[in-house]
Amino acid sequence: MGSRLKRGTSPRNRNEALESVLSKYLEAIYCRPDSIAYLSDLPKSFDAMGLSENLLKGIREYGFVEPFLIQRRGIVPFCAGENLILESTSPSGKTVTSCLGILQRVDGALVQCQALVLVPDVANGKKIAELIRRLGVHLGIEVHEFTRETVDDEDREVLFHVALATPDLGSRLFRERSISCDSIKMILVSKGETTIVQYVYEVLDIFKLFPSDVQVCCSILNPIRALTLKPPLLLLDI
Ligand SMILES: Nc1ncnc2c1ncn2[C@@H]1O[C@H](COP(=O)(O)OP(=O)(O)OP(=O)(O)O)[C@@H](O)[C@H]1O
Repeated sequence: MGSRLKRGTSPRNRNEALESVLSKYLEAIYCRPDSIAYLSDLPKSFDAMGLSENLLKGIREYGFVEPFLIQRRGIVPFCAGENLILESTSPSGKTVTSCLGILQRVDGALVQCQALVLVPDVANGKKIAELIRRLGVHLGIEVHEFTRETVDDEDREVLFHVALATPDLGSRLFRERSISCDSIKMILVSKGETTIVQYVYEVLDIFKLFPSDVQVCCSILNPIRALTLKPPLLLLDI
């Protein structure tokens, strides 16, 4: 793992430091560039993606008829455990891509936190939590948003498969063992907005708590793409 960034350095130096950390970190994650499918090979419908019947039912009830292009490109590799960076103009279906991937990969019978969704703010977390709940309505998958600075009894009692938190709060919850990392097999990084460098910094702190084979899906592409010297992850650029 690369060296840590120093807080308080100037933005230019911070960007350079971030570039060095990210390129080292991302190189440590496997890459399957050969799995990028050409447009003609892409599934044309949600039904052709190998998703479970109960998930397909949730997709239909939500009102989605056909997948957007980024979903045609991204959902199958996500379900195969690939690391993904989703890049596109907004809004184009990135969040739905990763939420469907999470819902397909989470094992509903194992009531432990299996997916972590990092969000830039509480409002974004609520939106994504609601999306996962609605799409996964027939899967019995529990979603919990951590929004408080300290975990209270309500948080301790609840059992969930998917956790959402801002990275700074998430980091503290893991270090305090309020959430266990043990069963988490995927991390979704929802895109940040204005505080992007700080957000990426905080996301990297979380990554360091996990083994390098945890699946990562990011939709915060601009900084990562610019900073990644070699694209080591499957890059979905629509
Ligand atoms: N296949 C689909 N069919 C119809 N509507 C869809 C489909 N996929 C996503 N949408 C809708 O399009 C909008 C954008 O989707 P989503 O939030 O996944 O995009 P995004 O690229 O993550 O957007 P942003 O970058 O603004 O967060 C949402 O209202 C979502 O419900």
